[in-house]
Amino acid sequence: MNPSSEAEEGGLKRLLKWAAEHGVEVSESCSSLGLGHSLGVSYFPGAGGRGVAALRPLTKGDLLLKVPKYALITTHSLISICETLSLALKPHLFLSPTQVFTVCLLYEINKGKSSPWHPYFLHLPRSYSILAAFGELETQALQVDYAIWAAQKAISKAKYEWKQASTLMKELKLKPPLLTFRAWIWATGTISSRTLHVPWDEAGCLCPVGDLFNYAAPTEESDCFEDVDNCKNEYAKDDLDMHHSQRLTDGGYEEDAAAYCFYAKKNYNVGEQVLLSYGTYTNLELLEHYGFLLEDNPNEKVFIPLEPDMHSLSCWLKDSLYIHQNGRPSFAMMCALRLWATPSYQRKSIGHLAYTGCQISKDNDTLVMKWIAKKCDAVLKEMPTAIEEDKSLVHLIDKMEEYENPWEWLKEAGAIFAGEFGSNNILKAALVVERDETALVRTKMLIDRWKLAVQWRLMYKTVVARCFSYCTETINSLSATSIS
Ligand SMILES: C[S@@+](CC[C@H](N)C(=O)[O-])C[C@H]1O[C@@H](n2cnc3c(N)ncnc32)[C@H](O)[C@@H]1O
Repeated sequence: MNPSSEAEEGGLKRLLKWAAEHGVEVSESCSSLGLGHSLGVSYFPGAGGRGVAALRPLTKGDLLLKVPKYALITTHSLISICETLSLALKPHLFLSPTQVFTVCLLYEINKGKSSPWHPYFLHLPRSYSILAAFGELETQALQVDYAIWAAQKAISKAKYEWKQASTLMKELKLKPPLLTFRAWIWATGTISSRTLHVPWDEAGCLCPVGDLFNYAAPTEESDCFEDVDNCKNEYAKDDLDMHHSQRLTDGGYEEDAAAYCFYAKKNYNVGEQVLLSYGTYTNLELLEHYGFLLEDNPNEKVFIPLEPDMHSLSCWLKDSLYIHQNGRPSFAMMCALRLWATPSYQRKSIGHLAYTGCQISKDNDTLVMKWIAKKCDAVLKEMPTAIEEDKSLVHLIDKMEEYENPWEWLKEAGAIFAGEFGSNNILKAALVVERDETALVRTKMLIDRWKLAVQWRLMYKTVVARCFSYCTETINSLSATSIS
């Protein structure tokens, strides 16, 4: 949503007024869209869209916003205002806390203007691009098996949960549009991308105004885990995890204050976007839970297919054998492959070196690097499209904004990329839908999700290509030092 439109700006003002009446510490101020004198709602293209801006210089640790417990939306707060809901839930105890919260949210939406949360609901996004909202075309556009599998799993999980909750929703007499899978996905997206952790409910809470902060990834101040040579033992990983949890302190529910409190995690200049760390996520996880990606994600992990004995020979978990965003194999991946490349009769005597992250020998490292480089090359060659093709596709999708008539764009794009995706061509699918406004909005949403899928696979391939270069350079430097 771009708040430049008057209607949207008006809606936001009403939301802030409503929030103030509900005890959220906001006040009308110098800015027409102000949250007190410190923060304002602003639009940040390419960085989350609508978000929160600093209206004055902010210092790391400053309290930014306080949302009292009674303004938070939780399963409990929705049940406590409605006996019908509370009674209807009793025979459905098998539903998970998130399913129950989803039903309660849809039930509250069903009340329309009579819900005390109506002004808050009005400002929620109309759709989400989380993996569970993906169709077959976007799913296949991910191209990489484990990403396709993650999308398929998210979709089938959502379908299963929706079917399970359908009886309860019918008993609650929700209006037909709110009983649909589309409505369920919307509510799932709202909960997945906007809830914050609270200690008393696994499903979390919706936090009016507090959910306007966009995301910044927690970064590694210490590069320890990036550098396989400097990272000598497993404890380093535990240290790193501890480090992470200590840094995720920019927002939390505080019992003493009976409020959700948000703090500045760094210093901000006037006009800068104030960001929160929702957690440590790879791009696939961001896509799954929040429906967006970060071009520069320090927590990115890219997986390539490994031989079964690379996993079985070492005690590392599968998830720890990955490639970092900068193209370097993870500490665990190096350890596992060094062990794998050691002749079996030597594994017992010198295998401990592999576990400590040390090089076993130059020949061993050369073998490992050659194996990874060859695998990366094969992975890239097996992809249906090349990096350059994906880049031009993203560029073309971005150009859509420049067209007054999106159907013209669809025609042109269809001509350029027709055939590339065979009979599953997303553009063909989009072109055949009815040419009315609703179809146009749906097509745009489909294209947004498709773009995310193409961006994801492009980032995947970029990291694999970086890894190929890293391994090739390492092989060269290993052979140069052997000669000298
Ligand atoms: C808690 S909401 C943040 C406020 C949201 N922008 C809004 O307009 O309501 C989280 C959603 O914002 C978007 N978002 C947050 N951080 C982002 C980022 N760094 N880049 C792109 N989108 C982001 C994603 O759509 C995500 O699901």
